[in-house]
Amino acid sequence: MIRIKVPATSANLGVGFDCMGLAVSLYSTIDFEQSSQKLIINGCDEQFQNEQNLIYQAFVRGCQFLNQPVPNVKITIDNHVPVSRGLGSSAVCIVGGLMGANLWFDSPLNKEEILTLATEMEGHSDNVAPAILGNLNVSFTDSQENIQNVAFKVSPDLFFVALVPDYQLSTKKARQVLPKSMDYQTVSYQVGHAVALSKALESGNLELIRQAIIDKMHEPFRSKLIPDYSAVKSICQKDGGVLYISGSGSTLMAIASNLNDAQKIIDETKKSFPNWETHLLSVDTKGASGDLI
Ligand SMILES: Nc1ncnc2c1ncn2[C@@H]1O[C@H](COP(=O)(O)OP(=O)(O)O)[C@@H](O)[C@H]1O
Ligand SMILES: N[C@@H](CCOP(=O)(O)O)C(=O)O
Repeated sequence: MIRIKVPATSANLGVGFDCMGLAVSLYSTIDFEQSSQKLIINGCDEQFQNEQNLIYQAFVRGCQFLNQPVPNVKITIDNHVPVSRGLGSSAVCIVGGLMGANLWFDSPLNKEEILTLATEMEGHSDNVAPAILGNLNVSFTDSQENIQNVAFKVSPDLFFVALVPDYQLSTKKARQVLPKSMDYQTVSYQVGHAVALSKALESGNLELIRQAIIDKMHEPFRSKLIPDYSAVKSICQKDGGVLYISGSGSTLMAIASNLNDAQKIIDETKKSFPNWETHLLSVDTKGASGDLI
């Protein structure tokens, strides 16, 4: 049996829309094994137990890319990444399916090739790059249509807290509210902030993060889709943290510079929103892995 383990990811980090993403210590595992039937899927909502399942679609894409017949397969998912919450569940599926197919046929593809295929499927590289490679990643598609990726080590002095609402927000819907263009002044603002943010995350300078993470490209539009955004931002700021919308939301990610502040943010959020999930996370430094069991 093949077992693929993929981390959740927090994309954008405020100012890095579609190009910056962080792998975090929340994981799903996906098992692939021979089956007598064409396809069996366990461990996910009934609505996903069919050939449209994103993991299976990625598995098929991987087989096709390798010019191999698609085998009969049983897929068993142990999912810990909440769906449509801005923690990269779709990237988990895509990376899991592609890596499953790769390992099924003895791993002819390296991680860079898997990243290119995964980006084609996801449409942007900011979740799939850290899901595959771990750490903080900044990536872009170059003039040859290859993905260029730069990895940053995030300071171990930072604590990440995922505050996960009890409501979904699909990436598709959250992309529809974005404007179609930006003026030069805003572009310049974003570039400066994004470059400064990557350095600030690396050095663990929370005060620089607090300034650099203030986004003008998607958060002002998407915050309106998350009814509790302002309330959670106030809690987070009161407790010394910095808040951004994880991916396209609905999860709000707090960054704190010590465990005490991180725990206070969790406790206060739980008090106001008892039905929300909260996760104290560290940075995943390895990315997705595959094993033959
Ligand atoms: N366990 C799963 N099985 C099948 N499909 C899944 C699973 N988890 C997520 N998906 C797919 O990913 C979609 C959610 O992706 P998206 O809206 O981008 O949100 P997220 O922020 O979670 O990535 C779901 O609608 C579904 O198509
Ligand atoms: N850059 C994308 C990131 C989507 O991340 P997800 O975790 O919400 O799927 C966007 O902002 O649309």
